[in-house]
Amino acid sequence: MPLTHEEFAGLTHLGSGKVRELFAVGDDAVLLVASDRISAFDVVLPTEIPDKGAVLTGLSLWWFDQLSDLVPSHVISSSVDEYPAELAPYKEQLRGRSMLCRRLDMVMIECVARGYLTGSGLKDYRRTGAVSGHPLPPGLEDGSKLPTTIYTPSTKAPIGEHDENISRDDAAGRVGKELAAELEHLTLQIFGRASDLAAERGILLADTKFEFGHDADGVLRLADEVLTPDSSRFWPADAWTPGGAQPSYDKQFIRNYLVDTGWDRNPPAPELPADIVESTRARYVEAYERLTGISFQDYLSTA
Ligand SMILES: Nc1ncnc(-c2cnn(Cc3cccc(F)c3)c2)c1Cl
Repeated sequence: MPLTHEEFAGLTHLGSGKVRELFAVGDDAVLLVASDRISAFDVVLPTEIPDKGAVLTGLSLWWFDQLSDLVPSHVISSSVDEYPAELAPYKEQLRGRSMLCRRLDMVMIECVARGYLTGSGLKDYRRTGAVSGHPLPPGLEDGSKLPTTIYTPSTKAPIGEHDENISRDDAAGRVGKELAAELEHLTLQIFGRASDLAAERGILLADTKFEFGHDADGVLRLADEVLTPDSSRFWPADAWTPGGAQPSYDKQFIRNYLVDTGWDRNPPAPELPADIVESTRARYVEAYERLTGISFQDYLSTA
């Protein structure tokens, strides 16, 4: 498997996500780079979606700004012309798809908020009638709206593995009661605002995952990517039908195509035809423009 960050060979690589790269910049900053890679059914596909990395970076930046009255973010800059000189050779490869961020002492808890029942939460519910210790009413189905948003922290699993849901008490045991309570409060507050805003624009935010960290002054900051279709489940509101898997706002064309090919779900996944690539790119651009009210071309021209 070729390294997915060869194009940034001179930079200090800290880590890779399925579709993202993390580099160190000096001692006090990191660079998050979002690729155009896309995964489906937990497999990274061989075909890229042009502009996906820029759309997801633009979305994170917009949400950080929208949420800045609730919590400070880790972002220093996203304008490549302001980046440190060592990044200059990579300027065009970074434009629009990268964020220079404060290097934080990351809290080792994935802060997950769920407004709808699906995924691992649905599995928990079917097994126990509850999700991460939150009792729920009987009769809920895949895609049901939850009576109230629930906070379901999890541990950060190594890449390629699924995070493990933990109880709120377990989270408190790991990071301390006070910080655990602050993470829960912030997660629910941010999710509430984001899901209301998205719903007004026809997108249901079913669930999302936040990461936080402390900066050198001990300030807790919202980190990583936020409220993107990769860190969250985005569903088109007009297609919402509890009782089965909901269509993904951004990945449904790809899922349907891959199912139609009869692919056995083992890597490598089939290449995507041009029409699926273009319709998926269009969905990403549409999600960006609907949520932010900013034209994607305008975002690119100011990156
Ligand atoms: N501001 C920060 N300071 C220190 N560490 C991180 C940090 C650690 N892990 N991750 C998630 C991740 C892993 C791989 C590639 C990615 F692009 C992102 C982000 C951050 Cl965001």
